[in-house]
Amino acid sequence: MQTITQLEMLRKAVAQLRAKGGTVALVPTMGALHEGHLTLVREAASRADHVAASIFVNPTQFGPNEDLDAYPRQLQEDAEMLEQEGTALLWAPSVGEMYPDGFASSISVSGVSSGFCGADRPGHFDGVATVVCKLFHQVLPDIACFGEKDWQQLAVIRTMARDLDLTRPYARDIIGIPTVREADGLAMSSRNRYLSEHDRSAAASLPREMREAIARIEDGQHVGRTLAALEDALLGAGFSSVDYADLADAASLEVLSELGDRPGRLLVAARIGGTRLIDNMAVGKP
Ligand SMILES: Nc1ncnc2c1ncn2[C@@H]1O[C@H](COP(=O)(O)OP(=O)(O)OP(=O)(O)O)[C@@H](O)[C@H]1O
Ligand SMILES: CC(C)(CO)[C@@H](O)C(=O)[O-]
Ligand code: BAL
Repeated sequence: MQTITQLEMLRKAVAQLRAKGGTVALVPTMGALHEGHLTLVREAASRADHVAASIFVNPTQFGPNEDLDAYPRQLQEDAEMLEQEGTALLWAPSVGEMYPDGFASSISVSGVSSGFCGADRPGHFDGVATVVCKLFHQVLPDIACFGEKDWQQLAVIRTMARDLDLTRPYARDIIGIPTVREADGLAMSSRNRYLSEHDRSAAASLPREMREAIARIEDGQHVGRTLAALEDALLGAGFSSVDYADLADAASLEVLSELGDRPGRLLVAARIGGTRLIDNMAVGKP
């Protein structure tokens, strides 16, 4: 596997990969890899001939009081894991390589970006959309794989790719991969490592209470009261605050006050011991 840090070298490596023939899948990440990321890599490998991964802790998607500096960075260890998975190429640019002096552009996707994490983290999805668009142009993949753990991010990227005609000739398929979970149900996330032992154990109440709420909603119980009970249960289990706990249309992300005929999604962001965790699950028809 080649680890590449400069755009000029990347262009050569992409051309070499293309010369071999076959398709290329891109797996964008911020590193600190775990089994969730490796599942994306394996799914990418099952759908394309070559896998290119990227590791870039993107400063423009972090707010001023967020964890950009604390975000775990372990390039060497990550590169070894990717190599073992048979990844062809690792793109790991510096901030200066991605955003040279004078960089002045931004992509903003309205609608799906506005609620949930977009409301709590102003500018976050502009940062995500802009860097993902750049990654698509840099690597020119046939497909790109993203985790359903970041459900709203997936919706933002799909919307951008459709609106900006990124779906052809490259990144023609944006593939969503189901959330990989720990044995107790907690969604794997690089940020889980911030949790103390006590908070890590309490965090398992998030998926458990979400499943409970979904069973009630599917059983026809009142959505607003069920979500209020979910918030209370999380606060009782040790979470310090709940940023949002909403039922939404799975595709448009429009908030729903009752479950209709179309697939729904329960989306939650909650804080425990200073760490913000997100999760989402299907509600109603798949
Ligand atoms: N548990 C998971 N299951 C499936 N995909 C995942 C999981 N965790 C992350 N991903 C996906 O991996 C890609 C890279 O995500 P990222 O590097 O931000 O990891 P993360 O664990 O989500 O980190 P963070 O804690 O910052 O949210 C994204 O497409 C993300 O949705
Ligand atoms: C898609 C992404 C790599 C863009 O920086 C990031 O938001 C992530 O890791 O989910
Ligand atoms: N996985 C989402 C990236 C972020 O929280 O910034």
